[in-house]
Amino acid sequence: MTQLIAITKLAPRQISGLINDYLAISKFKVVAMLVLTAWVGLALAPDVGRGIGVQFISLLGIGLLSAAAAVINHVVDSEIDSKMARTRHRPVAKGRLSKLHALSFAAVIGVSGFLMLMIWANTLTAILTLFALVGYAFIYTSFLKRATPQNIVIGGLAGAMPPLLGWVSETGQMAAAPWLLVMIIFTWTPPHFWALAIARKSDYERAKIPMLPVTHGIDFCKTCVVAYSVLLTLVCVLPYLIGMSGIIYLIAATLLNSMFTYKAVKLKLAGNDETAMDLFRFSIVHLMLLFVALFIDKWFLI
Ligand code: HEM
Ligand SMILES: CC(C)=CCC/C(C)=C/CC/C(C)=C/COP(=O)(O)OP(=O)(O)O
Repeated sequence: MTQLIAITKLAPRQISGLINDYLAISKFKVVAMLVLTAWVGLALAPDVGRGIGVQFISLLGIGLLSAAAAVINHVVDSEIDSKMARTRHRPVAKGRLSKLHALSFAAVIGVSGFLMLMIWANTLTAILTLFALVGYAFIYTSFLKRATPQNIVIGGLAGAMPPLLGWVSETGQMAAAPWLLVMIIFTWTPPHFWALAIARKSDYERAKIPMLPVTHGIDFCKTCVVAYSVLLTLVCVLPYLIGMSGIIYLIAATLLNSMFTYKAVKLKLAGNDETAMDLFRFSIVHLMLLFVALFIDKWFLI
């Protein structure tokens, strides 16, 4: 409450700074992508006649809980973040936002998101989304990240959940099909992150975080990136094989995964930091286009 009273006394310039800080600690671009994948999960679920309004609120609830998880990550990681060049200017690491302030913000958006899911989606979606929050904000951030180079492989499951969450928000039940979409993001996450970790290895060394390039060397990490990009290519065929998606999706997935694997092999054979960052940036475009293709294939090209 005191935080809220203090906010009402801020000048417009300070308010826009505060909004920017809130967006930064929410990892809003990552959350936007998570919501896109949840939306596609929702759109591919059997039509149960829910209105657009409740669908929108369900996605908002998933987005708010994801953002709350990201804020907790900023609080738990503030010491680590202050040691790394990429993250040292973050609001909590820099001290612009206190931990209490950030946690209060996480509580407000997290509780709002949870209630939205309980009221306008269903209990199963609310509980599963809460599991994903705990998986990312506590199991990955507080424990796995500091404990094992497999941190992002195991922790990646939390970030891969949104298509299932979107699907279950429609049907109220688990099904096998959305797990294929989860598997796609699950196999996409290691090359997505390791490409960045290769380019930012010195950051992780300084912060003493056991990321794969630090513990096993850049060359081994590059081999893992290639292996996962081949695995990703295979997993992406599954929605077509079970008849969940059609030929348009298959063509888009094949083109995107060929490019992904090409960039991964290029990184392995003659890569430097720039090649690694090129793959990292492409991984984001790749996942976005892949999920847009799933949506177009289902809704426009039957
Ligand atoms: C454990 C799993 C993951 C790890 C460790 C990870 C790691 C990262 C890191 C370190 C960044 C750079 C952030 C920065 O620029 O400061 C990033 C960016 C990004 N990630 Fe991930 N990521 C994971 C999962 C995901 C998932 C599941 C998605 C979406 C479905 C995603 C989407 C993005 C996007 C869109 C960006 C760009 C953000 C920006 O430009 O600000 N990531 N990721
Ligand atoms: C409810 C739900 C779906 C939760 C998932 C939430 C979420 C924001 C997942 C994204 C994963 C991610 C950006 C990991 C990077 O963390 P990091 O600490 O390794 O990266 P950093 O150094 O950039 O902070």
